[in-house]
Amino acid sequence: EISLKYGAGRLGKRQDADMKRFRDNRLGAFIHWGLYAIPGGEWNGEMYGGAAEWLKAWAKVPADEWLKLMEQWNPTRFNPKAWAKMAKKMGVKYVKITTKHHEGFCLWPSKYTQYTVAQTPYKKDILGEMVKAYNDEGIDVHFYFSVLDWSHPDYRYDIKSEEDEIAFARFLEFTDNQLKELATRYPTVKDFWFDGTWDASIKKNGWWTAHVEQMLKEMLPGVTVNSRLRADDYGKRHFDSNGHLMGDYESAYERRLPDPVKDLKVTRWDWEACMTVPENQWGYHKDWSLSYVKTPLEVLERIVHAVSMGGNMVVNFGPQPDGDFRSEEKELADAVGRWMSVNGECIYGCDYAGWDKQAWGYYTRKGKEVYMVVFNSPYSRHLVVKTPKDVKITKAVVLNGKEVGVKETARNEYNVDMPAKDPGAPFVIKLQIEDNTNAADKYREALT
Ligand SMILES: Cc1ccc([C@@H]2N[C@@H](C)[C@@H](O)[C@H]2O)cc1
Repeated sequence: EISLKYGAGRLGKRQDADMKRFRDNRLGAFIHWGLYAIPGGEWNGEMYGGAAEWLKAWAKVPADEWLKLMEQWNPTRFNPKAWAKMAKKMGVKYVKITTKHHEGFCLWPSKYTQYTVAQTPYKKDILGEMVKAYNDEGIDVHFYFSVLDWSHPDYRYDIKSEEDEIAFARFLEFTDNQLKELATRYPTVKDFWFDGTWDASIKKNGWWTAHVEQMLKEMLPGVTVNSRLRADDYGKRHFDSNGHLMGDYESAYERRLPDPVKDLKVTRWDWEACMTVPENQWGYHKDWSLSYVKTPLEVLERIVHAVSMGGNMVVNFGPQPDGDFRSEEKELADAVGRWMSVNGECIYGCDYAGWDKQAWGYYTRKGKEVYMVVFNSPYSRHLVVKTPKDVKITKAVVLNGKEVGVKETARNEYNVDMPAKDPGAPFVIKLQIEDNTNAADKYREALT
């Protein structure tokens, strides 16, 4: 291994209570809300199919013109309590809020820039209202923060001159100040999820990314930080030059998931995926007909897929400029919530089971309980299960339903019956197992 000053600060998964809480929460929601919600993907009468929160880039709008949208920021229908109730009903345990996206507009009254809610007709501290409402519902709040800031004259994509060096140093200090401001104003925040950290200017300042992680952890003991913040001494991101994960969990699975057979390496570290409901929209877009929109079942399968591989899943919502949600998102939250209210025990606090993936769906595990989450009903009417060596199945019960038959068909192979009446929707079978793995190879303690 090469020696690094700004590489991974720790090897292996964090096992403290705060990280366990992050991990056991498993299901989160993203809120992407900013000035970009106002144009909603349309500029000067032209509709852009790219991500709505990137409209400034697609339509090549100068920063000062884009930030004039602040004059229209007045979400009269914003009701933080209703937002928190919707999240609670969906069954999410945490919400990640865009405090500041690339556009540079801050949802909190930052004193380090003029581009904040305080300078809009709305005036009030929207971030503070959200943090209180979610926390009052027992929902953790995580902060999304974009280091890339299109509103700031000192941002640099690369460092090519002394002038760049001096300007970017000012920018990093500005960013430190905003992060300290967020940590001070909202001390119940549990996580910082950094974005906009891919430019050469950041990769050449790996020291700063390590400093930010350390600064936040000193200010908020237990807080978690995503791998996307981090660059090491040589500009390597997420995993350092020795291949060790930086930050507390990998955050590279954005709109994609690891393969349940080929990518089992991810089960060795903590990770969190995030997903959009249309193909690529994080911020509010007026026209969702421009891409495929995932059904609630397709969203649910991605949630289960992530947990089955030891990861978290964050489902995105892009609130409207008036502060209400579009009907598709309300219906999604409702559908996922109904399923979670019956089957949530196969998600919360669960992890990778270590059993071979089968065509009917996914396994998750919590201690001695293994869950079969069935998405595909087989013509054979049997769910094939292959258990690891020394593991036997002793019982199988449908969550919120009846026991189903289990027949051993070969060594470590079973047919688990489908429920007599096909539930007609994804369902969960809870297995009781006898796991003699440890007994077999447990050496007797030496007598001394
Ligand atoms: C190329 C690209 C850059 C940034 C993004 C941002 N990350 C997501 C979490 C959203 O915030 C999106 O704007 C997406 C794609």
